[in-house]
Amino acid sequence: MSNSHDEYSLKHMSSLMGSRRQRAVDDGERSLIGSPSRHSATGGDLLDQDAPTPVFVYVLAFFSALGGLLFGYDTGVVSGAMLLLKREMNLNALWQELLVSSTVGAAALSALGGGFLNGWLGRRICILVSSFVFSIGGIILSIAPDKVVLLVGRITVGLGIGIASMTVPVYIAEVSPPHLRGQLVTINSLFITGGQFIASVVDGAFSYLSHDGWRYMLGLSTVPAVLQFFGFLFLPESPRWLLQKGRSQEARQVLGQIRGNQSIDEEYDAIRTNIEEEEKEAGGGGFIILRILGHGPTRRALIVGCGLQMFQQLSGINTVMYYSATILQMAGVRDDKQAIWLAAATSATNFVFTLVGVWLVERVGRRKLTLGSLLGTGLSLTLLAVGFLLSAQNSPPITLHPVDLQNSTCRQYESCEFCMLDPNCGFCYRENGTGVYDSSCVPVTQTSTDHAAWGRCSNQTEATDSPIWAYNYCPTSYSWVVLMGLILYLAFFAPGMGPMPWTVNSEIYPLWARSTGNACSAGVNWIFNVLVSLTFLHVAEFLTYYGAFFMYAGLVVLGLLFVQGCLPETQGLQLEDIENLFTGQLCSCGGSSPNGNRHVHYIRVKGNNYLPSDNDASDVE
Ligand SMILES: O[C@H]1[C@H](O)[C@@H](O)[C@H](O)[C@@H](O)[C@H]1O
Repeated sequence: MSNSHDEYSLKHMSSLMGSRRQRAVDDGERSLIGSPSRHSATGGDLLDQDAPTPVFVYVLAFFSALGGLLFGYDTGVVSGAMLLLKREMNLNALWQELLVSSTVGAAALSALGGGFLNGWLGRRICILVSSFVFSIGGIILSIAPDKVVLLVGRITVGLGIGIASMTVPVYIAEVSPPHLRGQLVTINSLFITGGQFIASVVDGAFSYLSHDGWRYMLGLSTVPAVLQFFGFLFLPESPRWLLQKGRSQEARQVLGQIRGNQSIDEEYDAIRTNIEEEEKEAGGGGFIILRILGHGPTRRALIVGCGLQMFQQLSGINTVMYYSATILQMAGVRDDKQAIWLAAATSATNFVFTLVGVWLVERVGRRKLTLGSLLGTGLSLTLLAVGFLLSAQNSPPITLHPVDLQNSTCRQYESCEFCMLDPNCGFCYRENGTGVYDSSCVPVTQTSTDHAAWGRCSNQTEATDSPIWAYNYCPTSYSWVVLMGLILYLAFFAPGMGPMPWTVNSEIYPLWARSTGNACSAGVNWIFNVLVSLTFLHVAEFLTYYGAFFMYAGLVVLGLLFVQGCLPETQGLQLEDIENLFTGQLCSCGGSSPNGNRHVHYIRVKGNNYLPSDNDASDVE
């Protein structure tokens, strides 16, 4: 369909609608077809955009997004809790790794399984289940007597995160009016980064409580979980899911409740007709994932959705967040407590810039926001890499070679750079105004990375003349380049690549494929999250830090090409119309605009349903 043809049809239709609208207005009837906005002729104008949005939609979005808050809190809180836990429970590296990654691994599994639950039980029940699971997980964590019970608690919480991460965006998208959908779904991502920020503040506050502080850190998530559970006991199911299950009376009632005093007939008809059409098109029966893969538009939507989630994680967000404390140490922050509070500043930056995304998403659209974000993310990663490269090239030499009775690998290194890349060693040095002196590379203790196994750095004192122990980093005068890279990275990532993969995934699948599509893409997000965070230190060991960040920058360039070629704009479209954006070839999606895929459903005039083509607008497509 050519653009000029579209334009002709739309203009023509618009004038036809214009006279009809006039008649309707003359008749004192509120017409939903006639909004002269850019949404006219799509489902987007099935609701009057100028009418105030009922507060109820915001209440629904808030209670659902508590799932995002829990997702952010439980993934964020563990780093601070681990500092206390590893001392109190004497955890070795394997147990620390297990307690951190078991949650993300469990989230991957439950996100994949959540697709089935979502289709079967509905969005509301899934949100209730996830908040219940979160509450139980929080209670287990706060009373855990040993590390095994802690592991059970972390896995339980992960199961809740997985279900919430795939259900909440879908639920919000399904209850939102089209013109607010992007903003409301993005609020879920705001709650994720908000949860991460709250977690870092809680970590900071309870880090002073060295005995049992972790119980409060891990257990506090029970509060929002219980709030969400009780809230959702009183909140309705998604009208789209109800209609799909043939519960049309309930669907109509819920839609009416959500839309307040606006007329819902047109929206209701559009959803119903679409469900019928979809069922015919995609053919019933069989495994949904096979139907998705066998049907061109849904297969392409799935590729776009999973690709976005994969590139979100491949752009290294979680290593940047995780690595922020080390970056800050490089910048000269030596005190543990200060480092914890500065890490809170990092997550605050992520949160504040997600807010920018909420503001921008309905102004510039998903596509431009994602592209701009990727471009900035790539440039900031390059800056980070250059900062690490400069630090490596100017890495302080090792001047002292004490006799190493353990015969460790540490004695072979000539500069701090290689010493810090070896996980068994750390850099022990003194410094004065002009630089580093009296430096050595010595083994780290088995029990903690805070000290050397022996020698001058084995028992740290606060005395000003005592040597400094640097594990996993090197002192450098280029830390400001790295710090700038970090801040710019978050400022670019947070408004676009952070939230858009979740937002776009909640919109691009037709109803029959929505639960499964979101389950797969959320699963891909969690799987790549585990992969990237577990491999980071090994990648850094092989490629060095600058090599690792250059690699992420390269992956971002691939992401940029992918988004440029394949991500269509979904802004302002009725969910039911979005499938049409994927009818062309995969990598021509970028060329489709909402205007190029107008799809007219029903227009109700004075209570009658008819298709425009049945009447005077027969040349309208
Ligand atoms: O969208 C979120 C957000 O950007 C978080 O900061 C990040 O930790 C998650 O992995 C991601 O999925």
